[in-house]
Amino acid sequence: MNDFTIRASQLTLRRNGAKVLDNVTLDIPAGAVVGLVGRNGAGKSTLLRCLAGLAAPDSGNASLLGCPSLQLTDTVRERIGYVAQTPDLFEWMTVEKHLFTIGRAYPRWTEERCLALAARLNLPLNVRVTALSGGDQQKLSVVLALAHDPDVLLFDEPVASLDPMTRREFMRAIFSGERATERTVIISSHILSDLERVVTHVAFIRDGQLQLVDDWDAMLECYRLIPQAVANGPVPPDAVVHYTRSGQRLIDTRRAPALAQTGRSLSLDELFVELNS
Ligand SMILES: Nc1ncnc2c1ncn2[C@@H]1O[C@H](COP(=O)(O)OP(=O)(O)OP(=O)(O)O)[C@@H](O)[C@H]1O
Repeated sequence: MNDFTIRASQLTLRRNGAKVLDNVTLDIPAGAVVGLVGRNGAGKSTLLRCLAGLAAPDSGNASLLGCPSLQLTDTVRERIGYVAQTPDLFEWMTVEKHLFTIGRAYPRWTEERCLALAARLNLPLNVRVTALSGGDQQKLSVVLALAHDPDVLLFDEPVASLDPMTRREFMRAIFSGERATERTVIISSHILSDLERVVTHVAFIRDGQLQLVDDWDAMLECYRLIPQAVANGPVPPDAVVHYTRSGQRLIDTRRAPALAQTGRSLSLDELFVELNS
């Protein structure tokens, strides 16, 4: 037994001979909301698919709620919500039929919660799925993932096609429901301004490797971008998180308190740019 709700341990996965995931280890405690960020092709979807048990790594293992991802029991599946980057929907059904058909398979699902979520996201109910816009299809998969009040949410770019108002409602919806405060969430998104409002932690992935994982408040408070030469003396090597191509350094001032006021702090958007330069 362990206290981590979502775990990846030394995951490596190859496609066409190239490492898409390279020795990824990530432990997410109950109640954490983790933003998974990285450039296109960095490996975010692949990592989420391994966690959901939809892709088998070449080595290493993943687990959700203590259960190996490749052998999820029905009891554990019922506690998970997953939104894939490309939703796999029953196109011939109406939205309402789709919601009810899937939802009723989950013991915790309620019609009331499901309809409230659909209304909140402005999702039309009496339309065939095939006639939905891309954004409305995405809303449908979000409602499908949330309506059974899951304990674990795995979201792969769930808001890419949503307008700003619906994105806001979506972010609120993640944190509504009886178990919302205990819910453990991992969400990949390129809309970093949305993420930084809701995450407790951020995991940066680059070329299949986890580059940096930390508490988001600590990143905001303690990470600073400093120039090559600083007046306050030498920079302890273990405080340097990243050397940028322009010769600057991203440092963690928890390991260099004397530099706490040196340079400048960064938004999530800026951190992303610096860590990928
Ligand atoms: N089935 C596959 N066959 C070959 N290569 C694959 C396959 N699936 C993923 N890849 C490669 O693995 C890498 C990671 O893909 P992945 O979809 O996980 O990235 P991502 O970070 O989610 O990207 P994006 O932000 O564009 O969605 C990419 O280089 C992609 O081309």
